[in-house]
Amino acid sequence: MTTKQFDKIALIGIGLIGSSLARVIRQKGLAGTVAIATRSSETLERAHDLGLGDSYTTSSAEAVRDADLVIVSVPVGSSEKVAREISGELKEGAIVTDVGSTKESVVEQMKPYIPEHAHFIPGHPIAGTEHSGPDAGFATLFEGRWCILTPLPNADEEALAKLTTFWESCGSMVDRMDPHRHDLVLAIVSHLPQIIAYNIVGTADDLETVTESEVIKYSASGFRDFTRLAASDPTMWRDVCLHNRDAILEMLARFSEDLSSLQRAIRWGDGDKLFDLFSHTRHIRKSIIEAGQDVEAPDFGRHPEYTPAEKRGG
Ligand SMILES: NC(=O)C1=CN([C@@H]2O[C@H](COP(=O)(O)OP(=O)(O)OC[C@H]3O[C@@H](n4cnc5c(N)ncnc54)[C@H](O)[C@@H]3O)[C@@H](O)[C@H]2O)C=CC1
Ligand SMILES: O=C(O)C(=O)Cc1ccc(O)cc1
Repeated sequence: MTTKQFDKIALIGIGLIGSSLARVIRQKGLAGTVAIATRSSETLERAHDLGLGDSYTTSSAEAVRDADLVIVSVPVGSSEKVAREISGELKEGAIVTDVGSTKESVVEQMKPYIPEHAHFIPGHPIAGTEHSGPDAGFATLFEGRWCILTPLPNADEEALAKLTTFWESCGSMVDRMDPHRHDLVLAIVSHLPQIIAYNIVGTADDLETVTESEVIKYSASGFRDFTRLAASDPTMWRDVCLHNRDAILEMLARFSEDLSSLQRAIRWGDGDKLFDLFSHTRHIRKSIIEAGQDVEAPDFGRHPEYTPAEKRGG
């Protein structure tokens, strides 16, 4: 059971994440009214047809007027533009947050435009799928998933507590982290796997002897998992790569070194080395599962609202 937490919530961007928020806010009655703003009128019309909010506009400034909570859910490269647009319209005490996959860059882009009288608390729900747009969202997306808040020094504790309660009501577990640390951690656990997926699917496609039909016909679950990730939104991931550049390059360098070492072990028939590494990594997964962490990333098979790409014909 949950109750109203904010009189008015403004959602800027109504794609996978924004529309999932709209659905859970409505389902749990977390807001008096929900104002929706997005850039394109087609997306706005679709959000209207889906009944995701109470008011609809292509003007972010208009949507945030009188809002107690503003959630920016746009590709990270558009953060500054949105912050500029809403800057002059934020009411006294408004909480402004975001859901972007990178945090240092979002802070740099948005902080200068959020007035002193509002509370800026960046955030990142570690929950998503390969789909995008307002049709892709679902109310249970955040259930049992972490949401990382990266408050700035001297953040208002009351605002932080309110935002924490909000995410908990959406079903998430909330953690706090420094933006720099967030970007390093996410570079290895999220951004690198995504880049590897883009790369391996591209490599398979480039091989002349492996035609597309053979790739599909013989793809085992490992390759299929990569194709799922590689089907993700190109704008979103272009922006992640450009806006977490240093951490991603650092992790890619380490990854390449380790890959070279693995390559050498295979070349020289070093079975012991291979066996040791594979045993170690198997142990890591076992211990994560024993610690009660769901490492199926993300296992939406258990969500009745989620339709896998294969079934959608996607
Ligand atoms: N897709 C995923 O699995 C996850 C994404 N994120 C982050 O959430 C954010 C949103 O991602 P999705 O919802 O997946 O993307 P999406 O592509 O489904 O939706 C993005 C929305 O932003 C709108 N938009 C773009 N530029 C805008 C602007 N300048 N002003 C107003 N609206 C604008 C688009 O019209 C669209 O409605 C991104 O920053 C992404 O890094 C975070 C966790 C998971
Ligand atoms: O679809 C997947 O496997 C994801 O990992 C979703 C995802 C994408 C980006 C994020 O910042 C957080 C979660």
